[in-house]
Amino acid sequence: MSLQKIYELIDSKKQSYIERLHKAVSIPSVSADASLRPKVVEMADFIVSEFEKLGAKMEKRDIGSHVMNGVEVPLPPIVLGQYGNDPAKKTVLIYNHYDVQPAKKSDGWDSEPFELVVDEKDRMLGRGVTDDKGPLMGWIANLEAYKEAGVDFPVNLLMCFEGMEEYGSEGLDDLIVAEANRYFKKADCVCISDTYWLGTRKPVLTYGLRGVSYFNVTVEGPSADLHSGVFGGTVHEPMTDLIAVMASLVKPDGTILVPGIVDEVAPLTKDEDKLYDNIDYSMDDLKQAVGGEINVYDSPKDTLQHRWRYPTLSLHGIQGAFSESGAKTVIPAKVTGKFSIRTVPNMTAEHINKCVKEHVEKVFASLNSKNRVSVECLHSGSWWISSPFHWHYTIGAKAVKTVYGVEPDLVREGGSIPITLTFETALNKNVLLLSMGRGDDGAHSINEKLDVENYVNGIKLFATYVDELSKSELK
Ligand SMILES: NCC(=O)N[C@@H](Cc1c[nH]cn1)C(=O)O
Ligand SMILES: [Zn+2]
Ligand SMILES: [Zn+2]
Repeated sequence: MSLQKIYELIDSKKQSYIERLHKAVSIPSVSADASLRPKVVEMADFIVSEFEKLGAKMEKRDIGSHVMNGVEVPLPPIVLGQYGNDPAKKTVLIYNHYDVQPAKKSDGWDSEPFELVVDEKDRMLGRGVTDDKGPLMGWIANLEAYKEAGVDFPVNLLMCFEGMEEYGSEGLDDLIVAEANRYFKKADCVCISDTYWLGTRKPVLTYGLRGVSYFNVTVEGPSADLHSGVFGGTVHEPMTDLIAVMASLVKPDGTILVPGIVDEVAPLTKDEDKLYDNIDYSMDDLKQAVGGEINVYDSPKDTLQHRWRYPTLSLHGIQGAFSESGAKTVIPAKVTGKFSIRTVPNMTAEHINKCVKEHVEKVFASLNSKNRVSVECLHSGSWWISSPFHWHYTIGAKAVKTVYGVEPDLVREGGSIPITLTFETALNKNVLLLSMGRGDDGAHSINEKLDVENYVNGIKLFATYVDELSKSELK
């Protein structure tokens, strides 16, 4: 009965939840841009103030500074919070991130990325709406809904929100390990809402993530950019060398060419292969999500296995290269190629680093170039896999069934939330990944969106999840 009352309240407050998300989106908390670091801190303050209005005890933990493009920059704080401390209640630790990926209207957005708009299809558009400000605002709305409905919040809540997830979660590992037996001691389980449905129709519970190792390869030679008419063909050009190195990493069909990378990949067993037979996913879902028929594999099974359980290598960009419109005839003096490898069981960061370094140096040596090359791993986060048969997943599935009327699909995700494994190992507690958005939300892309329907149902899902958790025997 009380859940029904909360659902009705959530429906009636929809507009105010959109307005709160609007405020959050308008703060460009881009962790990868040092000049926007004050905005990331402003976003932390916004979260603290919203939770404090509801009576939560919040604090900001300073975790020092880091060096970005040669400059020392303060890291944004980790926001910790506590809502309720009743020994008779279960305690869940929730994690979200309040930083976002970079976005510019000129990237191809139809609207200003840092101004939320609701379109004619009732979709909210703006950077971070689905990754991860919508889910974070969803937790605020959940607390508020219980309070306004006059229903006692059924569990104690511990909170951990970071502002560096999109840049490798710098500084968070150490804090989690240090606080595992202090601030986080009472947590019975961990819930992370930073994943998406596989498609657009069916909710999911996610029990696996890939890891990520991100690399910079820099080639430099001349002391300054050169005129290609004067020096072209008479000097070794950094860009030509870099393109040769980048082209040696991966084939157009996605095959990784770095020797040794796949050596540690766990073999696919027959039982694991069977798990892919009944997943509700079609080639049309892929086509819709990417906006074109550009599939490498012809079956959903191969597509999902290469998204979830095989490593992939993606090329992201070249810093220092000419990239404006027009026709500048320049030979860039120093260029940095960026690529990342998504990792899977049982790959290790040490082995990947070694393979990449050896390969890049060997390829570069074969070019007989007089330029210089260097390879750097910017960050690496581990893959994570859990059991979808744990009691925590059972209550998650019950909550999904109550809100959506269907059993969730049990899925893995190709993306990474590096801190998931740290929570699991440091706290020795189960982690559930509870998704709010859909597979076509376009996280990290242009026109990132979150359907209003998913936002509202996501808030109901969080409300139902804490209710289920309060009734659980934790086994
Ligand atoms: N929603 C999770 C997510 O987007 N994670 C990022 C993490 C990351 C790692 N390096 C940069 N970002 C991802 O790309 O998977
Ligand atoms: Zn992201
Ligand atoms: Zn995210």
